[in-house]
Amino acid sequence: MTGGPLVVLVGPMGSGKSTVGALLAGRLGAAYRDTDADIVAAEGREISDIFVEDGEERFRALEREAVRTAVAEHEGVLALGGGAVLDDGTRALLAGLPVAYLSMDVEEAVRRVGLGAARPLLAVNPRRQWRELMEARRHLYTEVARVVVATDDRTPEEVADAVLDALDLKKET
Ligand SMILES: Nc1ncnc2c1ncn2[C@@H]1O[C@H](COP(=O)(O)OP(=O)(O)O)[C@@H](O)[C@H]1O
Ligand SMILES: O=C(O)C1=C[C@@H](OP(=O)(O)O)[C@@H](O)[C@H](O)C1
Ligand SMILES: [Mg+2]
Repeated sequence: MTGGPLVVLVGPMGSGKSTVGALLAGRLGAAYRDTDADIVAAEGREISDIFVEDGEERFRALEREAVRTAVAEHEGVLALGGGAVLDDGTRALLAGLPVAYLSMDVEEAVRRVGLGAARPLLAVNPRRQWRELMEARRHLYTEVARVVVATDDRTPEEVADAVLDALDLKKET
């Protein structure tokens, strides 16, 4: 049993969980961990290949076990994948943890990820697809979060500072 993660980041793809997570770890002098990277390492294949070969349901089960392991043994900053909150079991694992929801509006999402071929979820009609995705997920991000930090018009450094302030965590000087 450990003290658990210092910060857990949730939020939609492109909200900056991985970028801000690494910065936060630097500020806190703590280790950074990303469950997507844990899954890729354990499976020896890319996330997109797991989706295509085994389907989303299987990916969410792998993700749940990755979150279970990470929250049990990681004492630093933990970033989750954008869809992790869709799974009931994963949400249950987050109860009581210092979870920060990185939010952004639709225009910011389209600017950051909407035009990238690497995000097929948003490839056809980015604005409409983003709104649909957020309608299904927004309440789940809010449900698991202790604090919500808006990332629109903020640099990753500013977002990291806002997370530290919101969770009342001390910065390394
Ligand atoms: N606050 C920000 N302002 C502008 N661009 C950002 C910000 N945070 C992240 N990005 C950019 O958005 C993209 C997705 O960031 P990433 O950290 O991978 O998000 P996530 O892990 O939430 O999907 C990257 O190109 C990153 O450089
Ligand atoms: O939103 C989603 O369903 C997903 C987000 C991705 O993580 P990021 O949010 O870090 O891009 C990754 O876990 C997978 O492609 C599914
Ligand atoms: Mg990420």
